[in-house]
Amino acid sequence: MYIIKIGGNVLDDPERLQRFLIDFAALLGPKLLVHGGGKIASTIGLQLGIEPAYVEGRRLTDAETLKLVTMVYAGLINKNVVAQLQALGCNAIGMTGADANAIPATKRPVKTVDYGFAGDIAGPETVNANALEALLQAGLTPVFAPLTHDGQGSLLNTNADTIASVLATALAPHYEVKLVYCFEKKGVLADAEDDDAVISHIDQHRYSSLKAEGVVKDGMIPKLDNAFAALQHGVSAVLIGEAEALPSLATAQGFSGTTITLKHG
Ligand SMILES: Nc1ncnc2c1ncn2[C@@H]1O[C@H](COP(=O)(O)OP(=O)(O)O)[C@@H](O)[C@H]1O
Ligand SMILES: CC(=O)N[C@@H](CCC(=O)OP(=O)(O)O)C(=O)O
Repeated sequence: MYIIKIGGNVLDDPERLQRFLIDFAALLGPKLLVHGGGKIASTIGLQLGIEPAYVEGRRLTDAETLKLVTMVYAGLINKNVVAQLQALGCNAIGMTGADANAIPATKRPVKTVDYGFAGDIAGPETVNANALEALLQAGLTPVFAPLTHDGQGSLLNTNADTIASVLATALAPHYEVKLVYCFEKKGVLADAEDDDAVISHIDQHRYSSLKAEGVVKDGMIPKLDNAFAALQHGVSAVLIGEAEALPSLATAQGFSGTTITLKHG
């Protein structure tokens, strides 16, 4: 099965998003979509007088920001993506981690930084894989917003790349899972300024040097950490590429993005 993550810079572009959803709807077999939306949340937050705040690239989710991301991720983005998929003949069902107790989490403990209502997922074993399997077997396509819950009535904000990796790992004992991170660039780039400098293959060894050289930075670090975590826990394949490359992933032919493996070769 496919688990596809779509990033915020594509969600923010209605034409690119529509093209991506057409390709997603056309994928055969069981599939699941995880969306981000950090960029849209920040834009709408500013309109409402909520300044986005980050520490080392991670959003601080205070009580007002939690309300904002709940409205934007679980409401605006999730329901529009579901409606667009329905129009394309894909029977999508919108989900957060609270729905069907799909992804329980715990509020990140305060150490040096208080991230507020940020949810950490203990591990793939906490995911309600049986409920997801039931949805998939009923022919439904779950569409996940990047929210989890603490089991005590509070939603929590969780990075969408992490949700995709954890769901992929949780479903790996049930399906052969291919995890695909789609975003606005052609793949992991050797030069962030050169959109065509795609690194076709990254293993753990190469990743260490790319990080040390500063070639891989910012949001690409958690994305790759999540990619390797998935491979270490039974996910069959992880690919990173641009949203437009999605059709080539099904056939693995002419794929122009980055393939992630644990070891070389
Ligand atoms: N070597 C690299 N290749 C491609 N992108 C990189 C690289 N290093 C850092 N980045 C940054 O990582 C970002 C992707 O991470 P993120 O914003 O979290 O993605 P998403 O939109 O999927 O949530 C890119 O937009 C880019 O700015
Ligand atoms: C806790 C945390 O980092 N949550 C993320 C969830 C959204 C997200 O991951 O969106 P992209 O995939 O578009 O970046 C945030 O609020 O920014």
